[in-house]
Amino acid sequence: MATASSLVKATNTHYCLLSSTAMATCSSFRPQLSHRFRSIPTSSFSKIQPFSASLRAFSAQASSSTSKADELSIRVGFLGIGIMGYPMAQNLIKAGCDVTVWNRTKSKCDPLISQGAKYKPSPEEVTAACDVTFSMLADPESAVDVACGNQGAASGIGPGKGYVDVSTVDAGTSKLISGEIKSTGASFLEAPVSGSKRPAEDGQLIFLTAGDKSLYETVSPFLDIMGKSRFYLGDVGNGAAMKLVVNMVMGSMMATFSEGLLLSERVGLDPNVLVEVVSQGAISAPMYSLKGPTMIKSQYPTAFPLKHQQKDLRLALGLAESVSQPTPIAAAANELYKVAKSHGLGDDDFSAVIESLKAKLQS
Ligand SMILES: NC(=O)C1=CN([C@@H]2O[C@H](COP(=O)(O)OP(=O)(O)OC[C@H]3O[C@@H](n4cnc5c(N)ncnc54)[C@H](OP(=O)(O)O)[C@@H]3O)[C@@H](O)[C@H]2O)C=CC1
Ligand SMILES: O=CCCC(=O)O
Repeated sequence: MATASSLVKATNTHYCLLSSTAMATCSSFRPQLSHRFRSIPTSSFSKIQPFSASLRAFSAQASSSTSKADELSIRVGFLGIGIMGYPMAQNLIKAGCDVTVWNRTKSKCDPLISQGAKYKPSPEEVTAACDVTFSMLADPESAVDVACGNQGAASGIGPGKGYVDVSTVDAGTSKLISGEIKSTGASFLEAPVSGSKRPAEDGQLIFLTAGDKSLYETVSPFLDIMGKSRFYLGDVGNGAAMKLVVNMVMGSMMATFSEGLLLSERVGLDPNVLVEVVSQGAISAPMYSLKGPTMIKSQYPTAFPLKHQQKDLRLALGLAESVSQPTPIAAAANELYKVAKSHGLGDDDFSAVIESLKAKLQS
């Protein structure tokens, strides 16, 4: 496992998480993107590639040096303009990228079109018109449909192009999509994100990537516009698995935090004080400080829809099952999210899971 001591500063703004053999060479790594997709020079990366086999993981901090509009003449597609897709595509547009958007519900594209985005009426036409296409879809079913279905992304893509799926799906789904995309001669990268609506708006997402390394290198400047860091984790499936593990932990944390808020209130404590106490101690987490105050008021403004958190727990439990790893806490949490969903809270923020612990919902 890489440790903090292997975090080396490679340039003013880049950090590499490297094995000790790679550390010395990393200092000359500086990704640049100054040509269109088909003619991207790989020489910029030659210093780091010989060491790729010895990397346990590679991460880098976002760099503003690669976000100049004149360096970003690659035609970028974006499929799925929802809570996350909208701000991610918007940040690409703001950075001066040539962006073409598509969404099942076309009206969600309209504000982006007025900000300079182009529009195509199908995923197939987006991938045909663009060099690299990102997709941010709800779940495995929609991700497969948009990538592989009728007029899907795979129909318009081909050699020299790339497809980057940033949706949260399971490894099997990601491999299926990868297979369809790569059978056309195109490249594939999975790149699910950690971070919610606000980090997406602020360009502060964390990308968990896996798949074609050359595509990872090509799209890194775009990841750096949308995010604050990126991890390259190897084979397709590893990014999906990492994302599911992270969200499994998050879903369980939110469920137990909900129990704590309600218990504190039941025994006559002020839950606002609980939030303050938690924020100062070893279990402090931004999520508790951000969501606690609204949860106490029974308000759940949606950043991360509860239905997606339940989907992620379901997929994480499937992952655990596949390797016979016991996950009883996550399994219990999943039941709470299912209860909340069955009471019509699927489109509320996932913090609405607290409602499933209130007496009125349990009767
Ligand atoms: N919100 C968050 O905090 C985060 C979400 N994620 C993940 O990112 C993904 C997107 O999340 P988010 O933006 O919040 O979700 P939304 O529900 O806001 O957006 C979902 C997107 O998927 C599209 N979609 C759904 N079903 C279909 C379908 N059958 N065919 C075509 N398009 C479809 C929607 O289109 P339409 O507008 O027409 O419904 C919309 O563009 C999910 O996988 C989620 O787990 C990851 C990190 C954080
Ligand atoms: O998948 C959603 C993640 C939300 C977050 O990381 O805050």
